[in-house]
Amino acid sequence: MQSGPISARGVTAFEPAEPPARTEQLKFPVSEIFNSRQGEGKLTGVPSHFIRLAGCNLRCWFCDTPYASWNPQSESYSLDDLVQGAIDSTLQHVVLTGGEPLMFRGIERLTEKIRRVGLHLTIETAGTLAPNVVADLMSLSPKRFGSQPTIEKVEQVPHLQEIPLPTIERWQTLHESRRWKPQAIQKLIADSFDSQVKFVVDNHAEAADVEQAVSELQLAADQVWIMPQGVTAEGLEEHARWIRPWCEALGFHFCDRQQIHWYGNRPGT
Ligand SMILES: C[S@@+](CC[C@H](N)C(=O)[O-])C[C@H]1O[C@@H](n2cnc3c(N)ncnc32)[C@H](O)[C@@H]1O
Ligand SMILES: Nc1nc2[nH]cc(C(=O)O)c2c(=O)[nH]1
Ligand code: SF4
Ligand SMILES: [Mg+2]
Repeated sequence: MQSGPISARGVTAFEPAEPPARTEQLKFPVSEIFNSRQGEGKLTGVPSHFIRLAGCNLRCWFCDTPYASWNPQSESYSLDDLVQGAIDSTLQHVVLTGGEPLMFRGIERLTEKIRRVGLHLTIETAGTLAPNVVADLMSLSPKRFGSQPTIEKVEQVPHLQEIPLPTIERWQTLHESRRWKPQAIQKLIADSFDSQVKFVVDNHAEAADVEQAVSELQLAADQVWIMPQGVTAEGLEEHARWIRPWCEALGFHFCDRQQIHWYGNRPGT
């Protein structure tokens, strides 16, 4: 009876089996893959290959990609296919986003492999979870009270009208308990080569609250980017009138979400 695998030379080889985590083919739910220009933050304008994973542990009322959060729509891709797609794009920069990309099993291996093949990796995350990932640019967008999906807010969003009330209430509670994890944010920043922290601001109360968050995280002003809440060029411009001078006064970067100006808020851009 054979007690182990036979090598080509007929000698029994007792090589240890690869651990299951290595041989198993990891899969990820992908809502879209596209090439575009980075529209937000310090790499604005850089041609990038975007991978958007579907599914989020939060539900912000204003989410501009509900097809990756409130109503996740996805196709399954293997880790190898995602990496090969990024290589085939011929772009040097990969942006991994969602939904919440850091909530998926195997994300450590996907991110490691993207970097190991020599590509520059930006991770877009709300910073509520801190798996052992390394990014060239960790692009955090922590969620403060203003993003809460209250019934009053959700009622104002046309594409969320089908969501049943009990579902909204459940997500409001979950969102509140999950959204602010300063230790996770600090670990993600410490583990990455570079980082930026982008807050979404819709009104003056939220601006004051961001100042508190910046102080709690002990961020230098030039690590901070302020994005006006909005999914139309007109909406962003209206906010910019007061947000831009406020940023200038405090030394924060104003982040104009250029993709909205370039393309409108369209999937695949
Ligand atoms: C869709 S999220 C995906 C990554 C992660 N879930 C997060 O929130 O950072 C990508 C970026 O879009 C921003 N965003 C989403 N909806 C927005 C809106 N209505 N106005 C401004 N920024 C928005 C998020 O804050 C985040 O920086
Ligand atoms: N052009 C473009 N730039 C982006 N930067 C971050 C994005 C995101 O959705 O995470 C995004 C996006 O969806 N499109
Ligand atoms: S955390 Fe990001 S993906 Fe999730 S709902 Fe909020 S903006 Fe959308
Ligand atoms: Mg986007």
